[in-house]
Amino acid sequence: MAKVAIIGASGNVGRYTAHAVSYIPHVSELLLFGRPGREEVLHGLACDLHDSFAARGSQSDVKFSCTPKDLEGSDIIIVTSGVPRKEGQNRIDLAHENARMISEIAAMVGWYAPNAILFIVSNPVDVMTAVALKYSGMKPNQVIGLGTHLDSMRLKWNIAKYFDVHVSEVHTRIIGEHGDSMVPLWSATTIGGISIQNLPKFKDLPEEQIMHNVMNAGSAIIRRIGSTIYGPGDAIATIVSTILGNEKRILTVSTFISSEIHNIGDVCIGTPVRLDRNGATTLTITISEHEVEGFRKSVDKIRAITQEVIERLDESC
Ligand SMILES: NC(=O)c1ccc[n+]([C@@H]2O[C@H](COP(=O)([O-])OP(=O)(O)OC[C@H]3O[C@@H](n4cnc5c(N)ncnc54)[C@H](O)[C@@H]3O)[C@@H](O)[C@H]2O)c1
Ligand SMILES: O=C(O)C[C@H](O)C(=O)O
Repeated sequence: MAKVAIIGASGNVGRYTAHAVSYIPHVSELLLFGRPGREEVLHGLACDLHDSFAARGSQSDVKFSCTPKDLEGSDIIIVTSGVPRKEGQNRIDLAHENARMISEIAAMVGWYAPNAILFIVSNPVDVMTAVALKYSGMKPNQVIGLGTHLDSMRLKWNIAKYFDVHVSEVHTRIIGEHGDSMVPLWSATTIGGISIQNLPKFKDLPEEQIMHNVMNAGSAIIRRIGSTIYGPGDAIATIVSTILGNEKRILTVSTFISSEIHNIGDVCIGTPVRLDRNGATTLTITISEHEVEGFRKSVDKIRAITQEVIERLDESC
């Protein structure tokens, strides 16, 4: 049985994530964590979740805390603290502001729960994953970010709609930045195990329109309701469940790569990894020439921003 902590639990994503994660059978203890001053809100959320457990007949326990020592013994720590983007903003615009917060949270986690898996959601998620890796002092397999997992699910759904098949028949993924330079892997997309290029409807597939929908899904939701909530929460819960269940599924999360994809690396970015109780193991893969070109650009962009953010953090320490 496992203890899962959510730092930033009082926010939109944090609170729905708590609910989604509470359905995972391996989770015996859920800790809602926040900064000092958030006790009342966290207490209220914990009481509400207790009622949810009662309604479901669940035996799980939910606690709340603003005291770092209470993170001890956590198996997974999910971080949803941070400023979300507003309409018209890019995720990268949040980098410097959120990096300070994530560096402090990562140092706290590295101290109190050095054996946990540290799972970053805060944006820009690839840069924040690198900040968390550096300031936690934890090993690369222990630090992951939501990466392009949610984007990959958005693409999968769009493809299933176009081909009119059950969503579970579609296997696809997007790698690279969780942002404008993301790269869809059409070369690794199959329906019912058949390469998408071998299906007659592929010739009319509106690839550009689909990728436009996927890339703008977050901003379209933010414009209408202020933030994305259920999509990220359920995507986070899938990853937590995969890790706690030691399932060894291949999901596309942000993790440190050195040179696994066509010798491109030295960055935290969305790539296919095998997830189990030890965290992430990056896969070495081959992709098409066109995809390599896009991935290289995405990596160069994220590496440059990461370096700038970490240099500024180091200067101010
Ligand atoms: N990677 C993804 O796919 C994805 C999806 C959704 C949201 N996000 C990101 O998650 C973050 C949270 O989004 P949200 O909609 O829940 O925002 P929110 O404003 O509803 O919640 C933010 C949370 O961060 C906490 N917080 C704010 N400032 C803090 C500080 N200085 N120290 C510690 N905690 C602080 C708040 O108390 C709150 O719990 C944002 O950065 C957003 O962009 C990422
Ligand atoms: O788009 C955002 O800013 C939130 C999140 O990254 C998302 O893709 O839903």
